[in-house]
Amino acid sequence: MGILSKILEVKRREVQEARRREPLSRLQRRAQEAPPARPFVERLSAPGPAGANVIAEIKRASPSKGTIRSHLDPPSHAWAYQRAGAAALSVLTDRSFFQGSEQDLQSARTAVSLPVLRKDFVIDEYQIYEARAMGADAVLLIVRAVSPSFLRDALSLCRELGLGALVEVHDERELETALACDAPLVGVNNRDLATFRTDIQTSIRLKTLLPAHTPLVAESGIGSRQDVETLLEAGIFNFLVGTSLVRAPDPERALQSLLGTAPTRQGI
Ligand SMILES: O=P(O)(O)OC[C@@H](O)[C@@H](O)c1c[nH]c2ccccc12
Repeated sequence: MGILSKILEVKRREVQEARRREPLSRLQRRAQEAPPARPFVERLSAPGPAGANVIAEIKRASPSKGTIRSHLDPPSHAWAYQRAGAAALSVLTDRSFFQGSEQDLQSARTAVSLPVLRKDFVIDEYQIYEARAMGADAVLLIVRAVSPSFLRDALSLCRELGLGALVEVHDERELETALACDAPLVGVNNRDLATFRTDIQTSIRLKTLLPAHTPLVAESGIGSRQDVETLLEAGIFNFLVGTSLVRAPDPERALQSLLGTAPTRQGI
């Protein structure tokens, strides 16, 4: 069994348990009372001042890398990312495979004014209300994890709740589905979930098939200014970066170098 199907099986159980703990009607009430969502998709529709928008991720561990950084403090990372000029944050909330949590998202969001993407495996509308209730401004929807009809319904629920959505694809067929469902923002995951290999050419290849008005986010495997420049040359200006920023001894500086805004040492 592939890693994604394993994750989805666990996720289905977790959602059932969550529903038992808090019925949908109560969760919906909490979602309504949440602070208003910060604009996410809008923020990524044109390049920011540095010419590139980075969605900077907070991720403790992953199935492909194991522990990425022990003793990660989400508010300090969020703050460093904001200081360096991040366009948005992405926070893993999956506990079983990524060691994330709802608290990670909340504490990171409270520390900054950036919009925050809830990074999880959404397979049920319950999780979309959950996202809004915990204060998320957008959710990730992975085409491979759901049916086209669920994707369509999930996108309309997001619109209703004022939540942004990042629709993730990995190949041409999934991209076709995302576009047929009117995805407002398409993420191309450069990581092949079967082999865990990343190749930024995946984003470049799929970019040519995207209508000009739909912004693309290149996801995964972006570790250097050179990667960013290669993608910029292909007309891609949104980047979702996790591992290389989380692992950096100085995340602020690491993000500045990706953005090409790191202060240069002078007079030496
Ligand atoms: O750590 P990286 O290689 O910079 O990748 C970040 C992000 O793209 C990755 O965390 C990711 C992309 N899609 C996902 C779906 C679920 C969990 C995680 C992900």
